[in-house]
Amino acid sequence: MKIIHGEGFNNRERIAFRNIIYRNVISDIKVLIENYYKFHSEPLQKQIETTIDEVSNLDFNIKIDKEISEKILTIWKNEKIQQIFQNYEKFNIPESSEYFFNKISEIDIDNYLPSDEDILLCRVQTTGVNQIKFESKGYNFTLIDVGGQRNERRKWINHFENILSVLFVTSLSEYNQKLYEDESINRMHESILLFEQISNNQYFHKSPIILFLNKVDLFKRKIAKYPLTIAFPNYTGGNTFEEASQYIEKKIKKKRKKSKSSIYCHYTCATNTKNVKFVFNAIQDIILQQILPQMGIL
Ligand SMILES: Nc1nc2c(ncn2[C@@H]2O[C@H](COP(=O)(O)OP(=O)(O)OP(=O)(O)O)[C@@H](O)[C@H]2O)c(=O)[nH]1
Ligand SMILES: [Mg+2]
Repeated sequence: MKIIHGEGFNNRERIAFRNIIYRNVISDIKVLIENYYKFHSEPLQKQIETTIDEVSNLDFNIKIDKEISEKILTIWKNEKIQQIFQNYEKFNIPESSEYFFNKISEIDIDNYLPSDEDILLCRVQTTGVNQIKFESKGYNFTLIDVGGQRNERRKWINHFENILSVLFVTSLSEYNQKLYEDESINRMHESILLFEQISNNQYFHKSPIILFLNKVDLFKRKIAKYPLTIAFPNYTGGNTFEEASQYIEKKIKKKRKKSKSSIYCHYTCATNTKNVKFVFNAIQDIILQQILPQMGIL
């Protein structure tokens, strides 16, 4: 929202993101190492054992300089670590880690300032509730962003009153992933259940819901490799983007009981600013031309 409706990020904010990116990279390389040793008792490679020890002991809050980046890169390029990364879904390793490892030689320079793309791809879990106010087409909007993880959801209820529309963002590409909070639960099953609860909640009886099926880019790549039956054993359609995404869309939408207000669905790639701009314009049009008049507000 800051990129498409605000004044963008200033240098102070970019520096704050730089520290988050350092932390992300250090955490991701440690998770890769830990997962390697969970499944293998033999050393990764004798010559790099010292490097592994050093990286494993790195503090999360340090700056990544040339010396550290070279160590991280040696481990990242290791064939066995690459094999662990190929199964990143299994180990809850964020997909964006690859992007940062591959550009680590830009991150380790003294005056590195994250680009908009870096900021969009870095990971900051939402805790609490963030309100984002912006003005568009002559109207003032307030967007309330809540955290999706289980322990965050009890905070949502305080913000259910006076909501014009619910924006429900879910990932298409999570069908072969397990919850971070509970590794026995498929993420997509959890999201569908959550959609059922939210969309039928008494507070949103009359609220239209805008459903974002996000991470289209990752889903397109993934569906060619992993069949949708991983999440839905009864699925008999093809493993193409069109068929599989339509199936997921229908499966989610039908959870909202009939006679409730509409569901508007958008396929998105949240890291693509152009796509987000386009979708947000479409949503504002829906809100202004359909939702407000239906509610008797315009
Ligand atoms: N490739 C790709 N990555 C995405 C997309 N949308 C989000 N991400 C990445 O997914 C990660 C998590 O994104 P967030 O926006 O923090 O997710 P969230 O749903 O707000 O998570 P919580 O705050 O915990 O509820 C980040 O690293 C993002 O860059 C997308 O469409 N494509
Ligand atoms: Mg968030």
